[in-house]
Amino acid sequence: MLHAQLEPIYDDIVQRNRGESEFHQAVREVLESVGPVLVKHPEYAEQKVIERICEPERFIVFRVPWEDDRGEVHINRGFRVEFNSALGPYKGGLRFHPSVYQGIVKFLGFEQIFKNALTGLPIGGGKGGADFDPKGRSDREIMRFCQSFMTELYRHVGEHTDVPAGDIGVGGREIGYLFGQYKRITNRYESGVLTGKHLSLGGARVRTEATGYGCAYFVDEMLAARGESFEGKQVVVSGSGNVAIYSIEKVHQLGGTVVACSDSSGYVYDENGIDLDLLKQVKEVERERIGVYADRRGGAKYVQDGSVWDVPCQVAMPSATQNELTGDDAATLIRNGCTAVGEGANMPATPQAIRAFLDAEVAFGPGKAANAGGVATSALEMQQNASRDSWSFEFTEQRLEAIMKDVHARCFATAEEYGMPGNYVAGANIAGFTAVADAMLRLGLV
Ligand SMILES: NC(=O)C1=CN([C@@H]2O[C@H](COP(=O)(O)OP(=O)(O)OC[C@H]3O[C@@H](n4cnc5c(N)ncnc54)[C@H](OP(=O)(O)O)[C@@H]3O)[C@@H](O)[C@H]2O)C=CC1
Ligand SMILES: O=C(O)CCC(=O)C(=O)O
Repeated sequence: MLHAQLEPIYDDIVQRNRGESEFHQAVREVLESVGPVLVKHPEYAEQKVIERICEPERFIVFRVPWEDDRGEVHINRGFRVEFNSALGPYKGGLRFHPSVYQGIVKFLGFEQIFKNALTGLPIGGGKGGADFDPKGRSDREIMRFCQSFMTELYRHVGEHTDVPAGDIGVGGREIGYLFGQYKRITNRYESGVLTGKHLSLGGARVRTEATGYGCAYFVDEMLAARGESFEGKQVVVSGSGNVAIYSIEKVHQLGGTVVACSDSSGYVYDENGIDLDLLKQVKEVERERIGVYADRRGGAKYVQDGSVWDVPCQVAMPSATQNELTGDDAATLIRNGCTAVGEGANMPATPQAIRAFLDAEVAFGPGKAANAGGVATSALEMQQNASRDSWSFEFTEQRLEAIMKDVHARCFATAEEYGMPGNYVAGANIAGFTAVADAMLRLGLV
């Protein structure tokens, strides 16, 4: 439910951003949480902080022409939303996926504002991408696309301005090509302009693993708050990309067993636990479909139709894409004994699913808290770039773990403070919102 004061503001946002359903959804979730904050802090309403925070500082849309291996010309659309820079330079990933349009870019950029604030690090919120489909494209095609994309984007980014990174369809390979083109156009070796770089290009150890590891740490904290742990638990992770793979790795290290994971073609069920070396070979090296995992692993089953959420588990970690876990899926998970959910992806659970989890007192870690480890480690990469330093894996992972414990503690304490103990959605939204709102007020009318 929206606080009465927020109804007209939300209606106006829907009118001004027509057809952008994912953005409406992300805004509504935050506004539903911040009603009690407005009662405590009337200055936010007086200074129209909500209206300002929901309007991007800047939204860039551009043409991306490129040529495939046969010489055919293609035109894609590129985006970058520079949503909020109250706490630091805009920071957030780039997504290359055919579904990308401004509603998706804006929902992701909006979420990023509060996620980045929760890390306690000096980063504002931004996001970008293109409606480019990298599937089936050769390495040279990917390179040409990235070069064309950066030929426009370079005007808008910089280590003190806006620092993109990866997201769906953008990993270390793409970041390398984007950085190469930036360096070539500007004639500057400005490592801090992008994060998620290869180590040899000024990248940080643990950035590849950070989102998945961080999500597992966050779930571990939620379990610990209830006197439990991963030990002996069956876990289902959706997706089999960067976030999913490293969530699986850390869950296994923490004593859980991941029995299923997926991609957009189906899911695999492996009752002995996912073989991570094989999964990495299939997904990271060969860039193959998930069915290939089951072809090579005795005892594993590939299911093309159906939902990965039908697999019984005590912990679920949706790590693929937005709105992939519906109200019906949540009901199935709860019925099967699931007691904890950590969102590795951004907004993977629908509002109906979130409601069902909260009503059933499932420990539910929303993406802006649970998957904050990726962007936090990006901020650590920026620190290393600024000081021309390179930290060890062990030290960087310790920092990541400490940050995730701190994000958990902040969400937990804020939910208690506002009379909603155990509600991490409210805790994350309120703690993230107040940090950004206070900074905006201190900056004057911006
Ligand atoms: N990378 C990062 O550091 C961070 C990522 N995130 C979020 O985590 C999620 C996953 O990102 P990441 O792992 O980096 O991306 P990847 O591109 O590495 O992997 C994405 C995975 O999700 C699957 N997927 C994507 N779209 C769909 C879809 N429409 N239906 C079913 N499956 C789908 C992909 O399957 P297929 O290959 O078949 O498309 C793939 O297995 C996203 O929501 C992203 O925003 C959040 C924080 C940080
Ligand atoms: O590391 C980053 O800057 C981006 C991470 C990201 O896109 C996200 O948190 O969703």
